[in-house]
Amino acid sequence: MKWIWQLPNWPQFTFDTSKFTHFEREFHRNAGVIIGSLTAVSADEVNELRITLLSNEALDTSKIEGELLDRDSVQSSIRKQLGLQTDGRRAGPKETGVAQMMVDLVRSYQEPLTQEHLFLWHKMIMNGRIDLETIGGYRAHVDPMQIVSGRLDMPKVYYEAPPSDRMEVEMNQYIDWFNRAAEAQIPTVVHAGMAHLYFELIHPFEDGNGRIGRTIAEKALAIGARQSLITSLSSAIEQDKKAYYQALERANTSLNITEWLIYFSEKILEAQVYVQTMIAFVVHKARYLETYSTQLNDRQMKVALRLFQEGLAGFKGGLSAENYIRIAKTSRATTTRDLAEMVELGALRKQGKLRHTRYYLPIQEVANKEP
Ligand SMILES: Nc1ncnc2c1ncn2[C@@H]1O[C@H](COP(=O)(O)OP(=O)(O)OP(=O)(O)O)[C@@H](O)[C@H]1O
Repeated sequence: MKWIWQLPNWPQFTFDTSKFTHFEREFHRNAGVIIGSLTAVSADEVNELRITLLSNEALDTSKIEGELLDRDSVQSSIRKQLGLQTDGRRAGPKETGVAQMMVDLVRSYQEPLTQEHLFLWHKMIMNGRIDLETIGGYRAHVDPMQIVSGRLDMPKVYYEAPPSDRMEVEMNQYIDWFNRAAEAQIPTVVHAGMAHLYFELIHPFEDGNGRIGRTIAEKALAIGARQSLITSLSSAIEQDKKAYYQALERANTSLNITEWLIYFSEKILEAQVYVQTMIAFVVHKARYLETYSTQLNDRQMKVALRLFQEGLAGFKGGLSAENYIRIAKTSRATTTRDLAEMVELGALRKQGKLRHTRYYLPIQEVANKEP
C-alpha cells in the first residue's frame, strides 16, 4: 500500500468546496454571537471565562491521548502565565507545559506560524520528558514513524508518516501553506481542518503531534474569527474520541479530504456551542455570587465555590452531606442546618431522600446542555 505522502500529487489536497458554505456561515454566525455575548459580561468575568476555556482545552487535549492532568494545577498555571493572582500551588511539569502552550497560543494567534514557534510549543509540552531524542526540534530517528495500536505481539499499523529526513522540507512547505491560506482567507473551517490533518500526516515530532496539531487548528480558528477566545475543539473531539481516530484513519489514504473536512467542521460547530454554554455558566456563576455573597456564611460559600470549580459537569453524582462535612470541615448538625438553609434560599437544589439526598447548584440546568 502507498501511504498518502507517496502519492504523486502529495500534498495537493482536494475537496468539494460547495459542502462548506453552510459550515462557514454557521461558524462566523456563532463567532459573532460569542463576541456579542462577551459585551454583556465584566472584564473579570471574561478573564474567568478565558481561564476556564483554556484549562478545559488543556485538560481535554491531553485526555484525548489518555493523559489525565490535575485540573487545579492547570488552572493555577494558566493564571500564573496570564499574570493573574494564583493560589500559590506548584504545578507539575506536564500541567505547566500544556498551560504555557495554551496561553502562548492565544497571545500569538495573529502572528504567522513559524518553525521556531512550533519548536517552542514542543519544548513546552515535552517539559520534564527524558525519554526522547529530540525536544524542541523535528524528529531525526531513522526508524519509521508509525501510528500503531493493538496487542503488543500483533500490532496494527494505522499509518506510517514520511521518513525523518524529509521533515525539514515537508514542514517548510506546510508552514508556508498555513500562512498563505490564512492570508488568502480560505474558509476558516477548511483552513483549520486541513491544517490539523496535514500536520498529523507529516507527524513531525517524536511525540506530542496530536496536541500540537489541535493547537494549530485552534490558531486557524482564532485567525478566522479574529478573536483570541479559543473554540474548545479538543473538548468537542474528546466527547467521541473513537470517531476522531476513525475519521483520521479514513483520511490518511486519499488526497480528497471532503469527508474529513465535514467531520471536522461538525466538531468546530459543536465546540462553539460548548463555548456558548461556558459563557452562560460563567455569567450564572457571577450572578450567583452577587446574589448570595451576603446571604451565605463562609462554610456555605466555600462549598458553593467548590461546586463551581467542577465546571459544567458539576459534582459527580451531586453533593452529599458527607461531601459537605469534608469540604466545610464541620459537624453533621451544622451541615444539616447549612444545607437546609441553602435549599431554602435557592442556592442549592435538593434531589432524592434520606441517605440518597444529593444537592446541586441551580446552575446545573445550564450544565446539562454540554455536548
Ligand atoms: N490513523 C491516523 N492517521 C493519522 N494521524 C493519526 C491517526 N490516528 C491518530 N492520529 C493522530 O496522531 C496523534 C497521536 O500522535 P502523538 O502520539 O505524536 O501525539 P501526542 O499528542 O503526543 O499523543 P500521546 O500523548 O499519546 O503521545 C493523535 O492525537 C491523532 O491526532
